[in-house]
Amino acid sequence: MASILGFVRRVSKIASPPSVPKNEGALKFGILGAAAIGPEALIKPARSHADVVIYAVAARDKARAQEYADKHGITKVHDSYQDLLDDPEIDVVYNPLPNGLHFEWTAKALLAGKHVLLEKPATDTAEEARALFELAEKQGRVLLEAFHYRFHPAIRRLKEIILSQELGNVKSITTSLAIPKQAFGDDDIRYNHALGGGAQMDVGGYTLNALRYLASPSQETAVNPLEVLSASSITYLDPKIDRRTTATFSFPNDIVGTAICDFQIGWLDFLTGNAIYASVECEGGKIDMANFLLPTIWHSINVKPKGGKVRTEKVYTPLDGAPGEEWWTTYRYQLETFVNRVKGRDSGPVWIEKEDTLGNMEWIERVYAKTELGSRPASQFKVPTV
Ligand SMILES: NC(=O)C1=CN([C@@H]2O[C@H](COP(=O)(O)OP(=O)(O)OC[C@H]3O[C@@H](n4cnc5c(N)ncnc54)[C@H](OP(=O)(O)O)[C@@H]3O)[C@@H](O)[C@H]2O)C=CC1
Ligand SMILES: O=C1OC[C@@H](O)[C@H](O)[C@H]1O
Repeated sequence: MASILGFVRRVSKIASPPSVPKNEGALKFGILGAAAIGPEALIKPARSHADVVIYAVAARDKARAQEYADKHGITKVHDSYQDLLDDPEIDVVYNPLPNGLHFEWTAKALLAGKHVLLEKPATDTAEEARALFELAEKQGRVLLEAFHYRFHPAIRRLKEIILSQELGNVKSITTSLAIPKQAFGDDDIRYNHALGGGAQMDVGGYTLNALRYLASPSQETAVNPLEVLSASSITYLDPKIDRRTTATFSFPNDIVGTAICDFQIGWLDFLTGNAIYASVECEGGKIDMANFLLPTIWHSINVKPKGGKVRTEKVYTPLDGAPGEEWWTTYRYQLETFVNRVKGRDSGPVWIEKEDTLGNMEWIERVYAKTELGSRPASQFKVPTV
C-alpha cells in the first residue's frame, strides 16, 4: 500500500512539479527547436530550480515556436536558431535538435559564448564530439551530453552494490532499452539516416553507456570495451536504419557485456519487464535493476545471492545527503548538477566527462562498423578557427 501511495505521489509531482520563485542572477536558458522532449527534460524540471529560467525558444517556423512558448510560459520567441544564439541575455543553450544537427548547433552555441546542455547522443561521430569538447574548452564553457539517468541515485546504488563485492566479481552484464512499437511514426527523426537516426544512436546510446558505467572499476567513471564480439541489427524502412541492435562486448577484467536496443517491441514485453533493465551476473549471484532509465516513476534493484534470499532496494534520494526529493526525475537531478557546474559551485561527484562521451560515440560507431550499417553521416559544418 505504502509503495502504491509513493508511486502515485511521485507520478503526480512529476506531472506537475512545484514552482519556486527565481533568484536574481538565475541562468537564462534558450531552447533550439520546439522539441517533444523539452518539457520533460528541461521545462518542468526548471520549475523547481530557483536558478533556472526558461527564457527563450526558436523554431524553424516562428508560429510553432510561439505556440510552444505560450504553452510552456516562455517569455521570448526568436525568429531563428541563430537569432536565439545571438541573444546576449541567454546564458545556456539546450540543444534537443535531431542528432545530425547536434554538432553544428552546439558548435554555433559555443561560438556565441553559451554553455550547452546537449541531448544524447552528442554527435554523429566521435571526431565531432572531440571537436565540440575542444571548442568548449577554448571558449571556457560547460558542455554536457545529457545522459540524465546517471545523475539519479538509483543507478549509483546499483553500482555501489557491484563495487561492494557482496556477490563477488562481475562475470557479465546485460542492458536493455526497448520502446513499444507504436511510439514512433515512420516519419520520426529516429528513422531518418541523414538526421542521425537508428536505434543504436538513440536508445542504444544508453544501453552502451550503462554497460560502460557498470563494468568500470570505480563509482564515477565509465570504461571502454576492448572489442565488439558480435553485433546484429534488424533494419527498418532504410537498409542503414536499425530498429533493433544487439551487441556483445568484451570488457577489462573478463567481463562480457550485452546491449539490446529496440524501437519496436510488443506491449506485452514492455509491460512485463522485458524492456528496460540492467542485469549483472556475478560469481556469487545476480543483481537485476528494472527501469534504470526513469527510476523516479518506479524501479527495483533485486540482489539475488546464489541459494540465498532476494533483497529488494529502491533509492529515490541521494544516500550521501546531497539535495534531492523522491519526485525528482533524472532530468531534475541532472539540472541541479549542470547549474552548479555553470555557476562554479561544488557540483558533487557525478558528471559525464568528455572521455565518457567520446568513448560512447566511438563504440557506437564500432557497433555500426560491426553490423556493416556504417556510422551516421558527419556534419558538413566546419568550425571556424577561434
Ligand atoms: N533525454 C531524453 O530522455 C531524450 C532525448 N531525446 C533526444 O532529443 C533530441 C530530440 O528528440 P525529440 O524531442 O524526440 O525530437 P523531435 O522530433 O521533437 O525533434 C526535435 C526538434 O528538431 C527540430 N528539427 C530541426 N531540423 C529538423 C529536421 N530537418 N527534421 C525534423 N526536425 C527538425 C524540430 O524543431 P523545430 O521546432 O524548429 O521545427 C523539432 O522540434 C534527439 O537528439 C533525441 O535523441 C529525445 C527523447 C528523450
Ligand atoms: O529517453 C529516451 O527514451 C526514448 C528515446 O527514443 C529517446 O530518444 C530517449 O532519449
